[in-house]
Amino acid sequence: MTGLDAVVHGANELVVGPDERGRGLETVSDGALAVVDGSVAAVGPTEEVTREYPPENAATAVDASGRAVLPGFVDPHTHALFAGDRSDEFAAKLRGKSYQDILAEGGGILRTVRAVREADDETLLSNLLGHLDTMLAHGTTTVEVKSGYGLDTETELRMLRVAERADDAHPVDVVPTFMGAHAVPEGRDADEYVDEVVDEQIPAVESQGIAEFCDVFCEEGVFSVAQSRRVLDAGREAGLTPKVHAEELAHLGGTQLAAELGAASADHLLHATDDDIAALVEAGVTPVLLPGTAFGLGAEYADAEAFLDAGAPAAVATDFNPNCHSHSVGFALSLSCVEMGLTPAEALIAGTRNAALALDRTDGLGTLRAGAPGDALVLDAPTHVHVPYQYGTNVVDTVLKGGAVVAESGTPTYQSSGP
Ligand SMILES: N=CN[C@@H](CCC(=O)O)C(=O)O
Ligand SMILES: [Zn+2]
Repeated sequence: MTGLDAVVHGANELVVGPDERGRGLETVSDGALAVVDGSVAAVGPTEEVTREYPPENAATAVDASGRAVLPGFVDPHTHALFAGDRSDEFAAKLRGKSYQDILAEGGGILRTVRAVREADDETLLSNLLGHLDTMLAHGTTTVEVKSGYGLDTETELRMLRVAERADDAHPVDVVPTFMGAHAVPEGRDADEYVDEVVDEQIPAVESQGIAEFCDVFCEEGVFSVAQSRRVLDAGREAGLTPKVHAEELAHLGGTQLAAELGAASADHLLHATDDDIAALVEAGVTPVLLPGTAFGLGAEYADAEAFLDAGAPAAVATDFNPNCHSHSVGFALSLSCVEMGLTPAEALIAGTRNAALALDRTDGLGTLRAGAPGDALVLDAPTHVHVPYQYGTNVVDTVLKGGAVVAESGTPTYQSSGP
């Protein structure tokens, strides 16, 4: 049975999506949106939309007078499933310790691995659901979540199963990525561990059908380009689309590998060269920039404008993880503007439509065009500019997921379907 889920009307500014040029926004003033059976059925001037879809006939009517309505944020790069606390490493980094020093001492990723192996499934699930609540309150309606804190077959599978349970229980859509090659486990040789990832972990993930992407940390002192290629090739054979952590701490060649393999995305890219950028554009790989990580590491930011000028649909993500403890796409967009030179419109596209492209979603996700998922935000502010402008403040008031209100006054209100 068709149902009119929601009509949002009277918006001061309704952001439909990128304009034809791709770097500006198509907006409607005094705009409205109708969601039928979970998808956008109509978008346009309030008078036109409400004539066909009267708000009084909708399960939910939202008066957005004086406020902006945007597509829900898509966060295409997180390590949101973890246990333990690494706040002391934040303090150590402020005193000058590097991320690599911490990892070399058995801290960083390896410390989270120990905590995740010790945690039971219910603890992991409740941790993740808590993070999803915070993300939802800040406007994220789709999030990618990586494994990679197990580094053995049993724990990697456990992480992916927990991610699947969280997806079932929570309104935020969780997109699962297998990342067994996130670090070399303590006391192991990298080549020998890559054998395990290829021969044991990937076949196990394939047999359970619980991941969509396969990612690798291609980085000096972690996995070489050759080792990364082995992992991603095996992942692709198993039906997992490649993604690459590339050129984060040094320039190693992960971006060219992503281009060669036709990866969905290449992520971080702080040290990407013009040739790397050209290769991504040529291969149609979406660059994912993570300014929150550069902020936390006190590192140089990626050159976002170089990507956009070259014609790449640069996306921005939070990289939420114990080393970059920010759930907020809005904060990442603020950094994108202030530190990477994006306009508020370019930043918003990076956190919505381009972010959806980094997850290979081409169904209109990240826009409010007819046919797109009915995932929308009503801000407690008049225009999209307030997202990056009000840094440190959550300007998201109401969140609709598939046309259902799941957060109000910046607070989740959904009825959990139960883990
Ligand atoms: N760089 C590798 N992985 C994560 C950090 C994970 C961690 O430190 O726990 C990232 O993308 O930033
Ligand atoms: Zn990452």
